[in-house]
Amino acid sequence: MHTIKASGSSSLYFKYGCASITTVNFTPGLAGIATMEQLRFDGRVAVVTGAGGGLGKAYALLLASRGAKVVVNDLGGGRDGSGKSTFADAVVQEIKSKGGEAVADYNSVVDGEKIIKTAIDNFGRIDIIINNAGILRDKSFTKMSEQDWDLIQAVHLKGAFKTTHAAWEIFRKQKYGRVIMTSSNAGLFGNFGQANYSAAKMGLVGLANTLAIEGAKYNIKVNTIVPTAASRLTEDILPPEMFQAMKPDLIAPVVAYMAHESFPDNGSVIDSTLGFANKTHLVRSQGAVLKKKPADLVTIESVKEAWPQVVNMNNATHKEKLAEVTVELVEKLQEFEERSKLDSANEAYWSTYNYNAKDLALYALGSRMIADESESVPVVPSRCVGGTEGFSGKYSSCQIFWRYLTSRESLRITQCLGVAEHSNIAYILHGEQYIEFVSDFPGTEGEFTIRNYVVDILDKGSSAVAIVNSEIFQNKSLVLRTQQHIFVLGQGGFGGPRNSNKAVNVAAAPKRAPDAVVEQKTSEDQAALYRLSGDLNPLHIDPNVATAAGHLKPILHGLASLGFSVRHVLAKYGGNDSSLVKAVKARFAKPVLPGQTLVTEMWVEDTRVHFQTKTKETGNVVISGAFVDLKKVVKSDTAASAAPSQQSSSALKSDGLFAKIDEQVKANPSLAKSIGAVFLYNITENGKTVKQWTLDLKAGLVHEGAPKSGKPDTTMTLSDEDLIALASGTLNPQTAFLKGKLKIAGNLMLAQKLGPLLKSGSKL
Ligand SMILES: CCCCCCC[C@@H](O)CC(=O)SCCNC(=O)CCNC(=O)[C@H](O)C(C)(C)COP(=O)(O)OP(=O)(O)OC[C@H]1O[C@@H](n2cnc3c(N)ncnc32)[C@H](O)[C@@H]1OP(=O)(O)O
Repeated sequence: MHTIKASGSSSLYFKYGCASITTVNFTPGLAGIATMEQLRFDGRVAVVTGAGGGLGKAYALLLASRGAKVVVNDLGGGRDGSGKSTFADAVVQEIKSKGGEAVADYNSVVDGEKIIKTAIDNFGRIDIIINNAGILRDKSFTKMSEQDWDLIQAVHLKGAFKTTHAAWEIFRKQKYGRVIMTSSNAGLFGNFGQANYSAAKMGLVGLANTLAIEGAKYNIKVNTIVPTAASRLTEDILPPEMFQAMKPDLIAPVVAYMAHESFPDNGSVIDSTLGFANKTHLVRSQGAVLKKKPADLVTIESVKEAWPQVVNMNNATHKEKLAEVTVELVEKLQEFEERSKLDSANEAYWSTYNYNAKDLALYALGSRMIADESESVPVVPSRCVGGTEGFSGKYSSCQIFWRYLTSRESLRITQCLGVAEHSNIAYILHGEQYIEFVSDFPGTEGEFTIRNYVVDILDKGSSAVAIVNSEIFQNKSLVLRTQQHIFVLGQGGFGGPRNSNKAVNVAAAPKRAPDAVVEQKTSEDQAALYRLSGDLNPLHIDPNVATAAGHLKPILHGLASLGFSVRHVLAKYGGNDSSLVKAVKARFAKPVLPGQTLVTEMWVEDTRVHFQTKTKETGNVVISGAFVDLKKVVKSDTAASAAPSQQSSSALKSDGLFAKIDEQVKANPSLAKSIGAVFLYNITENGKTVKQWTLDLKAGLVHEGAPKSGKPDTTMTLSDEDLIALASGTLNPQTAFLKGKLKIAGNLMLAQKLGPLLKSGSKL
């Protein structure tokens, strides 16, 4: 090793860093502020084949300038190998004129042993072989003769074999050797008119792969360069400007480094041109078992069915060794057998899903964990996108199932339910969702393996409900259980069971005013953003599909709305810490339109936070019977500042009142019956109806929304403050009516009769 000691100021050091190291003037021995190590080849002997010009010449000159003794091999002649020349002598002269050592060699590479002999005879050893010699015989395959084929194989493939083989035993004995094969992008990618050359060039990669393995324990490293340079081979092929720029000198340092004793790689394929280098390697898809059960036969049809997964390169991996390929295959087949045993009672479908930070960020964006598309850092809670505790991390695992559902399983479910065509997907609604976190997810990226199976298909009269369970594994341990209720409109009436004991049930919220309320507006593009997480159901994006299914416009994904609400719960009672979530359950009671404001009402009971979500614009309950089970409750008043804004509307106060009225109606059925009328309350805010309540005293029912059957006997329009005042007796209905505060359509007397009932139910 030769060391350059640089001295002087730091700016001098910087200058060295920029300058070509071979032209730097230095003062050996001076105390320096930095030490730069020059990569040297002193004592090494290198053979460079095809070194009379172009790349080979550049390699030879550079190695010699760094102390190597070089055998400059060149058969000479044109690029098709014809003719003779003295190019090698000229290169040797140039090396010698600069004080280096070199010898010319005019043997053909197919007599590689003679070239190695030149090295031994002249310099007594051999350390480096750069198999660079090559010729072209380009012809379209149809015109290619056997001679064209053989000649190219002989020079490139056999030549590299012969030359390397002749030195191999020496390398083994001295426990040192560096071999560079020269491949080509024509081999890696194919190129019209170069079938012979492409085959030889890819053959060299294979040769290098095996020699890298065989030589490893003798410190013999075999790597491959894929150069694209201006040379005799390319001079009338490349455009002149590019030919000028593609100087072999820009590639020579890459190859010289690959030939150096400090080069770390073995078996690498390095592409270089124009002062740029990169590595190429093969990757393999995750592949697929070509049958469903171990006992099944592999048929052409089963191959066809599995094909999309066979060629899906999304999670493709590189294997360093053949053994890794075998191990992976054996593991996959064993896993298939194990799953089959597990699934013998239950027809389950397995899938894998890889997620990374980008997926989490997309989920966060789709469920407005990030306040604005332009923000790269999520506002609430900030660690969601990055950390192991991230709720988005946990939650996006549901997307695994979703993504899966939109392909193979959805087909199966739709078939199960008798939905003939996939285009009917608009009639398939997300009915309910249960998520149970069994353990924390590690990190922001990973792979999940998911077992999905249909547990029941219910007949709800006009509609059907499929209940689908999923178990999600990471590194073979269960991290998550989910259950989906998939509501299929118009597919009931097939005589199936109405209920299932395998369903995780929703839970009614306590009948009191909510303990906390948080509201947040969704954006007009909420569904468009959310679908980027993988649920590409056109119902959420295509107005034609949405209106055909009876919606005003594309509706929001159920899981997007749920994402908002669970985050509201976490903001209020989970300290914004998603790792506190044990389980989530929700029913999607009504569709949400993107742009609507979600209002989440919460009730805390021990470590369970019940919640329901309404849309502010309509007052409709869109998520009902929902709850989040927490490991512990962390009350946070400040969380709302980071989370969506606190509910400002007074309209929600009426909920508590009607819950009380409901209690009263049930406690006083005879009083309710004696009034015997149906009252509709339009609760207004700034003159706009934000909510409706029905007091159906005929049926003894109090519920949100318009009367379920028939017309109301009396409709009252009032703000909820007025309603509360009315109920608490501080506002007389008749006076209110006369003062124009209370608008009543229908029977005023009947409305007045409500007084006692409202009063008795007014203790909020
Ligand atoms: C194959 C691939 C799968 C793909 C999955 C979907 C992919 C996603 O992209 C889809 C979505 O995200 S859709 C968006 C989110 N979901 C929604 O908007 C649905 C909103 N809900 C509704 O419209 C009604 O509740 C509605 C229409 C669902 C039901 O209303 P009604 O028909 O009026 O029902 P009702 O008369 O009240 O009750 C009938 C019986 O059904 C049960 N039920 C009601 N709502 C349910 C729901 N949401 N989930 C499950 N069951 C539900 C009732 O309990 C009743 O049964 P029973 O009489 O036995 O008690």
